[in-house]
Amino acid sequence: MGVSGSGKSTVGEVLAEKLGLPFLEGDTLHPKGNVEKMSAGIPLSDEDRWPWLDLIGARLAEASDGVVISCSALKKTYRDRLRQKAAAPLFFVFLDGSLAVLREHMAHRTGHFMPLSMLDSQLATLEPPIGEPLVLRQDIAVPIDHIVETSATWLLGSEV
Ligand SMILES: Nc1ncnc2c1ncn2[C@@H]1O[C@H](COP(=O)(O)OP(=O)(O)O)[C@@H](O)[C@H]1O
Ligand SMILES: O=C(O)[C@H](O)[C@@H](O)[C@H](O)[C@H](O)COP(=O)(O)O
Repeated sequence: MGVSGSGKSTVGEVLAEKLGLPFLEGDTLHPKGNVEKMSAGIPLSDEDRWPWLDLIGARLAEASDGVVISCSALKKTYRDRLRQKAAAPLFFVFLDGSLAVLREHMAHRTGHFMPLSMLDSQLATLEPPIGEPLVLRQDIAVPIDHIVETSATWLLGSEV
């Protein structure tokens, strides 16, 4: 989880491979209208996000053997909805970093629908999951491999 450009897709894919689990890119489940809105630089509303979160929840509900999903999950209510749906305890790797690092990530990314101008609203919407159960905060200023390595160690070592 994390705002746009925090590294969800990149970290998620490598982490899934390391854990031997399937990876699902959450953005692929956004309804067309949501993608059009974001492409036009208009932030999504709760109403826009619920159907999308429920599609992700449905995938979590059937993933009793485990799955890694990239999903912004910006608010606590969104995360709680996903927790309710999941077939197994749901772990969140929170990719957290400064506006400067996020800008740099997004500026280097090509062919993506999300404009840089959306970062402010993404950060304004974000409710950091600090204090919630099964959350690991990761500083995105460190290399991807290190984030993956420490996340995998945390996940494999966690007892629930
Ligand atoms: N820890 C990191 N260090 C350096 N570059 C990163 C890091 N995490 C992500 N990136 C790069 O930043 C860009 C955005 O990452 P991405 O995975 O698409 O983010 P998100 O899915 O959260 O929008 C990509 O070009 C990616 O390679
Ligand atoms: O909840 C949201 O506002 C969106 O899910 C957003 O956070 C997400 O970041 C976009 O789908 C863009 O995709 P990237 O995260 O890959 O930039």
